[in-house]
Amino acid sequence: MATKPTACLVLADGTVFYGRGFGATGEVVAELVFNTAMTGYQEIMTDPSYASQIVTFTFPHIGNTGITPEDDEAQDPVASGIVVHWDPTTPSNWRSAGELWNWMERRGRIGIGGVDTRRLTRAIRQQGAPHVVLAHDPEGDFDLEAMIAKARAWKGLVGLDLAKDVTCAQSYHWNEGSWEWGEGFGTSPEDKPFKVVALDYGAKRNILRSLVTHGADVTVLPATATAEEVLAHEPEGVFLSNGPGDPAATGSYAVPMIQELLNRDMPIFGICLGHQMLALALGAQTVKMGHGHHGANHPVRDNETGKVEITSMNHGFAVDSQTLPKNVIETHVSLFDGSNCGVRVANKPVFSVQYHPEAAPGPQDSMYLFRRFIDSMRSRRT
Ligand SMILES: NC(=O)CC[C@H](N)C(=O)O
Repeated sequence: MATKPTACLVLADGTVFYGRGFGATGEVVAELVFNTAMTGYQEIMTDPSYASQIVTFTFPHIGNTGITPEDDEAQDPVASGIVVHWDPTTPSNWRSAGELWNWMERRGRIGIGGVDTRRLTRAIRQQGAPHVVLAHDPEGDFDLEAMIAKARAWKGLVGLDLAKDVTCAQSYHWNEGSWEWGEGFGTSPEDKPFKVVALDYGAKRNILRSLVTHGADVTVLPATATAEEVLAHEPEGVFLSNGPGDPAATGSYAVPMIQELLNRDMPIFGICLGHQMLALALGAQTVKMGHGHHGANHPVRDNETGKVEITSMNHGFAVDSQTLPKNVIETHVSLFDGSNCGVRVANKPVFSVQYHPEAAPGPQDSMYLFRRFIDSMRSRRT
């Protein structure tokens, strides 16, 4: 690199990647994961499940479609930083309302460009998601020894409850549906939409929108809501959201709450962290994966139909299918590594998936799961 590097990424094993900084200045410690999606960087960065993680994109052109408020999955970017191959260029897109680097600077998120992201991704595949420090300093002053020590001292995501950090402070009502070309955001198609309580462990907006578009009226409650608080809303179904951190840590308050709901025979649908916590509540265990699954092209088999769905994924923990109790059926598996991707409870309207049927970004093959949840509530009305 001819000019002095203004950003630097240090792995706990001592590997150093130099590059050009953009966005906010400063330093951050986090887990580093690679994401293979070719589009949707804004949705990825604002997915609350990425708290305490830095994302390196395998797709080389990040930032060239700009930023639009319509694509925020949460109020602010949640990923701690990003690593890209090419520096973001001036956006060219009719929907763009701003540049990625300004948006990141205003929101305190660090980026590094000019990195050999193929080499970095190979390192992550070999060693698992590493602990790293990412620094951006326009003067290019980096204390590498201190950065390596900081990356080594960081305890990582295992045992970390982050849902409490990203959940809403107060309950709220959500009635915005999915975005349609030429129409904008929609509404529920039902005259009498199904009353759903959504537990917010770090919920992506497109999940709430997908629930509304399929016929729900959604009340969002904070992560620590009790079963009594949930039931006080008289829901016809309960949704358990995605979210960051270790499900076993977050489950300390969510699992007893879910167990109480299971005793009520209530329709329940969970996505990602919600799936993991439902599995914990049913008596299964979760494990930390190596580099996890982060992308928009992950094949998953529906064991009950034999059909393959191409899915959007973002998880670093997984349900250990060997620990599923007898009454819990493994409904979906990853065709990349055979890991568990879905469960349902025999003879109950209770199911969950490890992947993201709401896409944002990604394919929409799995939208049928929202219909299934709505139908499980519909059949109880009649
Ligand atoms: N997207 C999510 O909900 C992620 C769940 C959990 N934090 C994991 O990494 O496995």
